[in-house]
Amino acid sequence: MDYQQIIEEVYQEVQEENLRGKVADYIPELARVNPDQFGIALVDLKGNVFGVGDYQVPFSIQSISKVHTLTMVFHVFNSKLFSRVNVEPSGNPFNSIAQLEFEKGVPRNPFINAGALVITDALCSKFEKPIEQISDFINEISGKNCVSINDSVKKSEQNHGERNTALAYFLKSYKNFNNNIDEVLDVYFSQCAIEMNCVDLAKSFSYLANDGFSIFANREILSESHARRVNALMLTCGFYDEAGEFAFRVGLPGKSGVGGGVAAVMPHKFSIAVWSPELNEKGNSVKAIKALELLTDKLSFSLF
Ligand SMILES: NC(=O)CC[C@H](N)C(=O)O
Repeated sequence: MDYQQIIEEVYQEVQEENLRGKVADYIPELARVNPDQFGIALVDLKGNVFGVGDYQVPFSIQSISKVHTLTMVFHVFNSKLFSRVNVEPSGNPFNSIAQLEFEKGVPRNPFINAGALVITDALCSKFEKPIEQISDFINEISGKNCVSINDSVKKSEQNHGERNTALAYFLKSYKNFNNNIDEVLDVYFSQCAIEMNCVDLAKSFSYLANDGFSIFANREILSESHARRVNALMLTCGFYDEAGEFAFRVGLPGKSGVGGGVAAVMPHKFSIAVWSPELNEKGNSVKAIKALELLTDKLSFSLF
């Protein structure tokens, strides 16, 4: 399979479609990003890297980091955390408050903001220096010191963090939050402000294509059964209220972020990261979704 040729074709075809969306503008740092950037990096299970376009330009991974933090506490999640976070698609926007009240403070899944805040709270209970340890973990599974936290993005997230703060207080009112709210939010905003390029991001997802074993860290990151469950969660919940559409069009487990990135895996074959900042109304990258749809069409495989 000539992956390089295929991703170049995909890149070309997406560019020709001239798709447009809207760059996230809830903070100035994201609003200022050049909207025309577009990159794809695919990493196979031998560690070969294929790339096209702006695949080496670092970008804000935002909610894609929710997969990394979930992985770090998955063993806790599997035993105790299931009582604190459900595993159902939300069918609602990622930052919905209404749903959290309706469901009595137990978020629908770990990938909407409320669920991710519970995961970060659990992470704060387990790790002494959570921000450093999240960065160390992602560096380890990417095989390289590639993570940087963009301080001005983090500060802006904090300054515009009313909704996430409200979600955290809401969770606390239902006794589903154990640590100091400001401390947990500080970690949460830091993970949102992580910057990486497509190559390193794809590498950091490689263990999910490889039954939990990272060839870059050279160790088992998750057991095979846990890796399968994280993939199931990505497939059903990774794109918020567009998860069904992504499964329908692409058919791979994946996770998006409002920075315009999408990371996805084809189990037993490869991991891939696609980035382009313009988003659709659900907060997912227009070009990245199109690129993955074309890719699975050309390869004629997906999970299904
Ligand atoms: N979907 C996203 O990427 C959302 C991340 C954003 N920083 C938030 O917490 O709302």
